[in-house]
Amino acid sequence: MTAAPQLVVHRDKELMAQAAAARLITKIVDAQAARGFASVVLTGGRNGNGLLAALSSSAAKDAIDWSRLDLWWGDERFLPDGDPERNYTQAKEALLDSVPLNPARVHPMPASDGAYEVDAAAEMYAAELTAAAGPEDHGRVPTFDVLMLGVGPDTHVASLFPELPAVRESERTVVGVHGAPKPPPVRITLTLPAIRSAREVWLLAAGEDKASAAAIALSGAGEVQAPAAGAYGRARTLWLLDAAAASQLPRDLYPPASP
Ligand SMILES: O=C(O)[C@H](O)[C@@H](O)[C@H](O)[C@H](O)COP(=O)(O)O
Repeated sequence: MTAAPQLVVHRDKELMAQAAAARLITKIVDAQAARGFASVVLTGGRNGNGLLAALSSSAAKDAIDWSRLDLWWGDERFLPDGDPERNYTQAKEALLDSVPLNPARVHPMPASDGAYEVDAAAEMYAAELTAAAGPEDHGRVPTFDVLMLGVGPDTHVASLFPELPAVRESERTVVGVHGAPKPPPVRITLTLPAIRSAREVWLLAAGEDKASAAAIALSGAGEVQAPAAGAYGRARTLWLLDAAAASQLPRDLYPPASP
């Protein structure tokens, strides 16, 4: 049984991005102090990229030893390398190109102009995750310190869309997605078992268009109908919202908003 999700509600999406970035910096610095490195899974979309942009403009980012940070992705749009719509491209523009990462520790998901079609590319990424897992990890993926997920208006997370096969996957850690309702239709995604291996899962939801999704996912919906409801961490599940996205939450779930 997992602990109940924690909710933090910020005044607006700009403050949510800034506060989430500060929270991530602290989490990375603490992990590096405790274990010598940190492992983070990034998400695409406006909220995910907004957090990266906020982190990029934070003076505190220099507290991170970027050479000892492992970066993975929760999903990727299966497009050619360098395509502006790829989550990796957008993350590079928002932050990655401006910090001294160790390229060997940055793990983008395969692009469509590589050697593999999408299902084989997913298998390659699964193998990369397994190769990075150590004896102290839980099985076939590294123990991610933080795995971030933007929440879609239909409650999708990563590229796990309601009722599609990928959200039902219970064995594989990475799968190809065909016919995604959010373009592009072909994607690669971590599955719920892989997501649940993270110590902490942070769900990012800002904007009026996320209010219904947040309320559905936090009110007991099933994970096949509402994939965000199935995204939880081993130690912590944290929803980071703005007031607009929290506006339809049941009152007993709605914590006091930050100032
Ligand atoms: O490839 C993607 O599009 C993302 O990984 C996707 O899961 C995103 O995080 C959500 O759709 C929320 O996106 P917004 O924050 O833009 O609403």
